[in-house]
Amino acid sequence: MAGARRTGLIAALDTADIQEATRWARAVGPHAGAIKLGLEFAYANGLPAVRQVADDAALFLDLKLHDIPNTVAGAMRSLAPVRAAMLTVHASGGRAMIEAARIECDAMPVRPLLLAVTVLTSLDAEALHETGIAGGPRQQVMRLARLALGAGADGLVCSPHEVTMLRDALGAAPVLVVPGVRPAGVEIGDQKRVMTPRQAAAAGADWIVVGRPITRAADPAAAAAAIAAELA
Ligand SMILES: O=C(O)c1cc(=O)[nH]c(=O)n1[C@@H]1O[C@H](COP(=O)(O)O)[C@@H](O)[C@H]1O
Repeated sequence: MAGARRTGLIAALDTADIQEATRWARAVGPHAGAIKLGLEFAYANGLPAVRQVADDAALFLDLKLHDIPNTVAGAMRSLAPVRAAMLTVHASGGRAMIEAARIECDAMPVRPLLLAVTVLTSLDAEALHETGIAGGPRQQVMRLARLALGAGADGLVCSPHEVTMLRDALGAAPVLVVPGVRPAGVEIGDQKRVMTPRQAAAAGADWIVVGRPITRAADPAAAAAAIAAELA
């Protein structure tokens, strides 16, 4: 199953600087299936700027909504004009919150994929334990994955370490979007559950999300091209 799947690259453009984001978007555009803008960019520049930087690229707007259902529903309605291809909520916001988000996605003129973030890739078992979750990332990812998909999410954000487990349990249908990806030899930084692009693709990811290994490279276009080549 994983062998037949084509894994795409999403370039995460984490900056508050609109010129920098525009430059990166143009540089990586030919090599990435989508660009991701998130909290840093959207808070600094607002939603019209998000739309402007994305231009005609597929846009993953990653705002990781996590609030009561009514508030999340309202936030989703505010996101409709951005025409994102993918939007995120935290799966730990619970069933009613995810259901509310799904209803709003269905009402958008351009229907985005609703992705539920399971356990952040920056958390290891110890950090997760400190939040009161004893079972470790794999168990928690599985629990949240079933909850989120049952509540109407189209896909999941998880680390590469859980992809095989999720594919085995849930099959080919859920869209698996996978950050925590580092080409061999590249600085890992704050990520904890990490694999290389090739390993994440072999496990069955639909998309890998890569930020700093591209944006902090001397030549972001070349870095994105090299990652895309590793996926091919
Ligand atoms: O939702 C996400 O995209 C996300 C979830 C997660 O668990 N871990 C994670 O790193 N991300 C995002 O993926 C990107 C990873 O960036 P780099 O660590 O620089 O490659 C960042 O924009 C994060 O916000």
